[in-house]
Amino acid sequence: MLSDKLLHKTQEILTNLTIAKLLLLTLTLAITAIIIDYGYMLYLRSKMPPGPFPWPIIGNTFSLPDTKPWIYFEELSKKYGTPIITFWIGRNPTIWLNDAWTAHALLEKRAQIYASRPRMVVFGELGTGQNNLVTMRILSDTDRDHWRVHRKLMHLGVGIQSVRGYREIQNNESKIVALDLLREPKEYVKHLERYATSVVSIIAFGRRVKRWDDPIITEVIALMQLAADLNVPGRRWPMLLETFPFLARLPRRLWPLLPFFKGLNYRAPPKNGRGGHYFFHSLALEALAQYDSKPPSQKASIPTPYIKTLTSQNHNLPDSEISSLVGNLFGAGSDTSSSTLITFILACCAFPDAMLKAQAELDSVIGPDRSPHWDDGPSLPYINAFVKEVFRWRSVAIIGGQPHSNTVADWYNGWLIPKHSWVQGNVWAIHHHEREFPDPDRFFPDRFLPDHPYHRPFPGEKGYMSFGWGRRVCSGQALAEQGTWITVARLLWGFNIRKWRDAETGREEEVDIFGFTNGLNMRPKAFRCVIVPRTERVRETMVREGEEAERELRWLEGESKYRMSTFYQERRREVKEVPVVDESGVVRVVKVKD
Ligand code: HEM
Repeated sequence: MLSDKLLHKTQEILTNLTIAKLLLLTLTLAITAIIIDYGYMLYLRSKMPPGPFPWPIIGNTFSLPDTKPWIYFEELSKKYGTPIITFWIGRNPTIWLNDAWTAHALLEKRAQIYASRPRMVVFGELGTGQNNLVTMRILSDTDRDHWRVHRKLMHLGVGIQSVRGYREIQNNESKIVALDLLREPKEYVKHLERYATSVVSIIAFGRRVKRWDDPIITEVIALMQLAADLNVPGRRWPMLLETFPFLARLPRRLWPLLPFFKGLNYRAPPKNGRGGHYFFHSLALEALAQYDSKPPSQKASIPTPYIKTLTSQNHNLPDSEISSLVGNLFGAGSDTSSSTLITFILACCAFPDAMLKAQAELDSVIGPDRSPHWDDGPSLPYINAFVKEVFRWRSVAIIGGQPHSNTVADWYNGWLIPKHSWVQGNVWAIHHHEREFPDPDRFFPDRFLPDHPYHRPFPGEKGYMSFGWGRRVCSGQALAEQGTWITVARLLWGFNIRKWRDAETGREEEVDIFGFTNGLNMRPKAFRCVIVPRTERVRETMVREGEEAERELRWLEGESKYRMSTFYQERRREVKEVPVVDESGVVRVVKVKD
């Protein structure tokens, strides 16, 4: 009895000792790994551009402000007295470029090595990843070829060569915006969102978006704003996944229980390679069927939809990639373009002198009986400067969209930029730099006129960096610039846009030129304003032109049966029939096992 007890006790001590030893060993190994890792971080730091001192594992993550980190990085750049700084998000060094010359020197002049994207857990791995041009990384020759195919196909749709063919669509849609503003000026945000979404919908699918409450607008823009919000470097929960990437490997059923995944769409089906792309694919196939069923006379009067061009060529791309290409037009093109125009409205309210000067130029060149056209561009230097200032003053892609990444280690001014770094152009700091843009918060188009004392040297001929750099420069830049020009010129010509005035007291409501959203694509926070036609004659012209435009675009009207909000619930119910495109681009519905 006694010997049994003794034996049991001895076993217990031995077992405990083993567990204790094991724990000690694990702890020692973990501490050693952290020390080695931290030593390496500090070694890299000693060679890299300056920045705040990082902690082991978490780097500088917890010094990030909750909102608008671009202002913080601009301040850090001033503090360290250099336009290029290092900031550690977890164990990843991120390089922030805070002036135009440094951004140009790295991302333009060394474009070949800065053409990749870094590892992005939230936006890349949990999002569209290697299926989508926007997040595609270039880690091998195969990746490079894959990326080139996407870039080429994107150019086929919205490259400089193609966009001239979309001029009349943008012209007509912007005439309809003017008409909409005459009817419902208070809903200016909705009209501008409708305009931007309709243009890309016509280009992508050959179908115009007629109403501003069409779910394709509200849902896609809401999704883009959510994505843009989630993708701002910060210490908010989902961004902490960049600091602790291993968490992203946890099973999806655990996601709802963990705060890290708050706001992420853990319900979208990740299986079958369909994921979030499948919504756009279904939309695309539906649009193809609608286009194919149009009589030849109607088809001849509209540009071939991008989805038709894509599916008619044999690129062997899977469905998910075809849908990401068309989806990009919505994702990258609707929120950005409409936010830019909302910023323009804010600028008119806050800086009426610039608006009046632009109107004087338009009156002398155009007159009241027709609205401006691109052909007037050479005679409208102030309007050209005005549109540039819209892009500069409060640039929508305030941190230059997605980060770039270098495929090989690089040296700049004696500083190391390790391979695969996260390199981000801080457009806020670049466009806010007193040296290039004196009095930067003032909306002042004159600064773009070559003889003005505020005109300063700037790398690149455009004079702004709102569309990114090098080989990853925005694929839709030409389309966006063309559309913004015609809409800004037309609205300046047609309307007085000013601060909201209280009907009883007659007092004007101030607008906040710093009141912008926190997303990666920012836009002014909601504000009220007055938008009224400048004269009766101009109003009549806008009505005539707007109604003509509605008639011209009527062939493109159409509805979608899909709604993003309910799409996946419906998909989860057993689907037996799906549309597919055959080799000649014709859509057929076939039965498949779900
Ligand atoms: C005012 C409107 C727009 C702005 C300010 C804007 C800005 C940007 C920026 C800053 C980038 C990242 C560039 C870089 O990484 O260096 C980008 C990428 C991109 N944009 Fe735009 N964009 C606009 C409109 C559009 C439109 C209308 C489309 C398509 C129809 C579009 C399609 C894309 C695509 C596909 C990319 C990814 C390119 C790549 O990674 O290779 N964008 N955009």
